[in-house]
Amino acid sequence: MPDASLKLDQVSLALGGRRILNELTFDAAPGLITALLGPNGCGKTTTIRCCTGLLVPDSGSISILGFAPGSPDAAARVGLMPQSTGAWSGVRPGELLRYLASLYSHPHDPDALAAELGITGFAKTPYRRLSGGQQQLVNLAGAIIGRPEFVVLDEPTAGLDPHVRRSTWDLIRRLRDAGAGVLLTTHAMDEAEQLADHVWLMDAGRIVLGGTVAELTREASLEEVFLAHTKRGDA
Ligand SMILES: Nc1ncnc2c1ncn2[C@@H]1O[C@H](COP(=O)(O)OP(=O)(O)OP(=O)(O)O)[C@@H](O)[C@H]1O
Repeated sequence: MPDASLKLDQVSLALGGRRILNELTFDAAPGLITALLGPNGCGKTTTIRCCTGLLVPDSGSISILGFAPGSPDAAARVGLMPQSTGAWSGVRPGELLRYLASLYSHPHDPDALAAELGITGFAKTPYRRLSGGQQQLVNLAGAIIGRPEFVVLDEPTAGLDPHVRRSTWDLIRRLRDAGAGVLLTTHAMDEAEQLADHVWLMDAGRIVLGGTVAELTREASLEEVFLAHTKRGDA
């Protein structure tokens, strides 16, 4: 396996007096799609926030493309698709993508990317008036417009119809095939099976299992493996 693009070592973090990440250790390689799976509330989004510098762990270390999360060197090379982005409410997707493109040295052409992702038809509609799925596509475009070397996608296809979901899968595979590392979270086991080169299963802030889909599903489906190794988020 190539050297890791993303490395978390013994990362712990408490929020609101509760330990959310508990000596979390895993990695993700360039040119591979890595899926982080786990029950609601197990800490996936918190992990992503730590990997992109939005939260700082209490202990442990994280390196992304050899840089500290959130540092200027990392920010220029890492794309993030968050679950929701309230901050963009009045902005029109076309303007947003042109603005984001202006922040990078070799961005995708905003109009071409909008056309590829099926955004052109609503490029002039304020973000807050878009449907949930349309907002997802704009979030995805924002994550990749700067041609990132590593992309972090938090539930990239949640709420997307099967057509758009399939084309999003194709896009994610193309990012991988172009050499980018991809870390994504999903609750859709079929998505992890279809897309992921490597799966990490997380429960209560720590990794409980990892491997390729083939390795994890030798004796049971991925969903059965998930159910056997994790507890309900509210349990
Ligand atoms: N700012 C915060 N203060 C206190 N607790 C928080 C904060 N942010 C998140 N949490 C808690 O941390 C836990 C993990 O949340 P997180 O969003 O990382 O879970 P998740 O695995 O992404 O869940 P889901 O699959 O439902 O999106 C939850 O119990 C959540 O309530």
